[in-house]
Formats: sequence, structure tokens, C-alpha cells
Amino acid sequence: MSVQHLAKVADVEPQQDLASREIAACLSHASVKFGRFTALEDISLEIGEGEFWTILGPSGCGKSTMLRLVSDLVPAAKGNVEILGKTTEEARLAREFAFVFQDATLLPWRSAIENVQLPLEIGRKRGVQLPKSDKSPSELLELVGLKGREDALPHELSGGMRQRVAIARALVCKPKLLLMDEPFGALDEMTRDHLNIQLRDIWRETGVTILFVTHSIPEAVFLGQKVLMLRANPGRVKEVVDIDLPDGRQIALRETPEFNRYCGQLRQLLEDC
Ligand SMILES: Nc1ncnc2c1ncn2[C@@H]1O[C@H](COP(=O)(O)OP(=O)(O)OP(=O)(O)O)[C@@H](O)[C@H]1O
Repeated sequence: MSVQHLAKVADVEPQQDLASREIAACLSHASVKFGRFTALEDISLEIGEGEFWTILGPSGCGKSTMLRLVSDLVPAAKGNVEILGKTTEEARLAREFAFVFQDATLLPWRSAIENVQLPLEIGRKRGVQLPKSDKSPSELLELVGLKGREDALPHELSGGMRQRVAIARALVCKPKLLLMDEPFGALDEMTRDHLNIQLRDIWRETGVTILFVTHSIPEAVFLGQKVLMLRANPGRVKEVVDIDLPDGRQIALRETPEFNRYCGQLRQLLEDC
């Protein structure tokens, strides 16, 4: 690891002992190109295991591309990406990560619990030994607040409930890393607030590392321990902001001066992008 790289890491997490911090995702000078267009350039980051990172930046700056890079959906044109010490391909095959998108993408003819069970069934059919959550599919539905709705079909559920099923499904193979691309972007504000609180609880209970893309500054501050601000053309790291707010976050936190200070800081950074 270069001195420059270590310096960047120290900026990101000044209080932590680097030697004792387990790394979930390590990006070293990584770039992504689509033809001649550079979508991401020289990204160096270390994301510690169990951390919750939110990603903000102007439209088109490469937030989704960053998740696609980490999840082996696009290759690094330069540099290197490691997930839990593995290449992205090895991590994908070992089901080290799972994705949740803006659209829940549930199979409409399967009930909530059957949708959650789906990744395990696919693994069994392919003869692949997949990691399995310590919780059963029905316990995962309970974890996301859907106890009693196991047999409901997707069209019988609200948008927020469908997203909860998608989160339970993402957790069924016990991923170490959860990649979330604007998962609550299409939901009304109250549902979104409620899911924000629930997602923090799920994160605390499972210990999963989360990378969460959003366009909402308050959502990024409420959820994240760290906010990664990307800037555009090409997408680069603008800044990583540590969010030093207490745990057990409730909606009232959004009315506090500390919370609004972080929002103001990030709004300024976004304007400067
Ligand atoms: N498959 C692709 N081929 C060509 N260009 C692409 C491809 N995917 C993304 N891009 C370009 O890469 C840049 C980053 O796209 P990306 O979707 O990652 O941005 P984003 O920050 O997530 O955007 P938004 O906030 O609008 O969702 C954009 O200019 C986009 O047009």
C-alpha cells in the first residue's frame, strides 16, 4: 500500500487503528471506462467491515457505476478492487455481496416468503453450496417488519413492503456487503423515513457492511457513518465526511442543529462539485 493511499485512508477514518480495522472493500486507484468515456477515475477507498457508507454526488457522477464496479458488473480499467481480500469475481461467486435496487424486482407469482427463498432455491438447483443466513426466510421477513405477510403476493403489498421483501431476499445468503442503489427513491417521505430507521436496525442486528447510494442529503446523513461525496466528469472522490451522530437514530434527530450542520456541509460540497 502506497504512502499516498495510507494518507487517504487516514483521512477517511482518523480515529481508528488501521491495523485492527477489517476491510470489506478496498479500491486502489480504480478507474472505470465506457469506451473512451471515463466514468470513474483514480478511486482509492477502504470500507471497513460492518460500516455503513452512503454515497452522494451530482447526477451522472458515477454512484451506480461505483456499486457496479464493486459487484463485478463492470471491470476496472485501471487500478484494483478487492472485496474481503478476494477479487470481485471471486467475491461474486462466493455470494459475499447482495444488491437492492430502486425497483424491488420481485417475481409477481411468488408470495413474499417464496421470493425471499428464491436465491437459496436457485443455488440448490445449480448444485451450489450457498452461505445461508442464521435466520430463516420467515425470521428475515419478521426482521424487516413483515411478520404475518409471508403469503402475500407482491401486488397485495405496498411499495415500501415490496422493498422490505427485497431487503429480506438480499439477506438470505448472508452477504457480508449489501449494495443498495437508491432503494427508497421511489417511496413517499413517511415510508422512506420509517424504512431508514428500520434499515439502521437491520444493519446493527446483522453487522452487514452497507454501501447505499442516494440523492437525498438528509437520508445520507441519517443513515451513514460516513458519506462519500463524488464529483463528476470524471467521477472522483470529492470528500469522505464522518457523521458523528449518536446511534439509535430516530426521526427527531433530523430537527437537531448537529444534523442540519452535516446537511449544510454536504449541500455546500455538492454545490462545489
Ligand atoms: N453502460 C454504460 N455505457 C456508457 N456509459 C455509461 C454506462 N453506464 C453508465 N454510463 C455513464 O457513466 C456515467 C456515470 O453513470 P452512473 O449511472 O454511475 O451515474 P450516477 O451518479 O449513478 O447517476 P444518477 O445520479 O443520475 O443515477 C454517466 O455519464 C453515464 O452516462
